[in-house]
Amino acid sequence: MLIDGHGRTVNYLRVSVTERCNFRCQYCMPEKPFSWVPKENLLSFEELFLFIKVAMDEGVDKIRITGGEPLLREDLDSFVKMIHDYKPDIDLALTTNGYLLPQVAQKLKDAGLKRLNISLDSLKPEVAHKIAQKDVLSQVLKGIDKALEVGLGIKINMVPLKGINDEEILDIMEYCMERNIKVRFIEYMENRHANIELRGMHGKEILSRVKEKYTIRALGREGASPSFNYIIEENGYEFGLIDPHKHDFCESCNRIRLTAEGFLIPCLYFDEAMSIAEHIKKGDVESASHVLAQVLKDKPKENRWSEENPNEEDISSRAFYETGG
Ligand SMILES: Nc1nc2c(ncn2[C@@H]2O[C@H](COP(=O)(O)OP(=O)(O)OP(=O)(O)O)[C@@H](O)[C@H]2O)c(=O)[nH]1
Ligand SMILES: C[S@@+](CC[C@H](N)C(=O)[O-])C[C@H]1O[C@@H](n2cnc3c(N)ncnc32)[C@H](O)[C@@H]1O
Ligand code: SF4
Ligand code: SF4
Repeated sequence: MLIDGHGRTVNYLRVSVTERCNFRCQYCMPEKPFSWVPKENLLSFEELFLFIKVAMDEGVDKIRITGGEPLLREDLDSFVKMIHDYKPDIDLALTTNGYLLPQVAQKLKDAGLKRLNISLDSLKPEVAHKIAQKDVLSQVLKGIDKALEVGLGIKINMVPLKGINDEEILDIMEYCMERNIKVRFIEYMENRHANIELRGMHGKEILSRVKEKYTIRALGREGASPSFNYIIEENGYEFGLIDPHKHDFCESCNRIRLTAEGFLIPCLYFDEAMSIAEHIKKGDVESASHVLAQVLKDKPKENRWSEENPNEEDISSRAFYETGG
């Protein structure tokens, strides 16, 4: 079992398979980074899997593939299959912007993927375009339909932004309600890579928008998930709120992150990371395990996103597209 320096059990590994993306979401990667990680520095699926096996043997039973945009990595289904075949019962999920799903959803399902979390910030083509800086909506909606058709479990993630998509909270919720999909509203997490003009909505403001039309009741957190769940009294629909500006979900943090370059990242907020790339490239899993032990020992207690108006020092310098969120 993997236990961190604060006594928390770590059973969730988020694996970012690429930092590249076909969108330029203003809250994540508004411009192409000055330089991409050169392709030769990326770990192959076989190399990533060497480490993943160690983690699974130590008790990791939930793996999420993410990015950048994970569907940009060629033959992703072969990677899904490696993980699935090693432990078919594992909670194996992927987070995507959905754009390439029409082409790959069936292959991913056949390879053993169970669940997808898809980002959907607007149902208006021009607003979706403004956020992603590309005309994406119709393709993303086709992707959601395809994923439903092939029988993958789906959740939708929306980041409400003041003056941009904040009027669409109920529309997105009702789109999900009609399809029996859970939506999670995510507080915008301030970071230095985002467009500095963005202002996120506080969890309370998001809930007020829902309360304009529905009566809601708090259900609580689902295990170690960052999502706090609510139920709509009128029809029993459940949705979630991811509110990192409160730090209570850090108390039960159960996750670490592995990047495509082989960095182990102990916390989404902080820059600290340790590389296992050299060890993994030599097939030295024992040394990689030592690095993992060190990362767990040093895992921070909580993030520093502030509940008040963010000061300079409350803004994370870690890029979401590198860590995979
Ligand atoms: N602050 C913080 N945010 C997180 C963490 N993990 C995920 N998130 C954010 O929560 C949002 C949703 O993450 P997902 O990739 O859908 O994964 P998840 O919430 O773990 O998914 P489930 O397994 O379906 O609960 C993203 O915006 C993430 O950045 C975390 O450890 N800390
Ligand atoms: C970094 S993306 C990677 C996977 C995929 N490209 C996608 O967009 O779903 C993972 C999640 O992080 C969220 N995210 C990115 N930047 C964020 C920010 N600054 N604040 C809150 N959530 C953010 C996205 O909305 C997405 O749900
Ligand atoms: S949130 Fe996802 S889709 Fe948007 S730029 Fe970041 S990695 Fe790409
Ligand atoms: S912000 Fe850091 S400590 Fe908190 S839940 Fe996320 S990874 Fe864990």
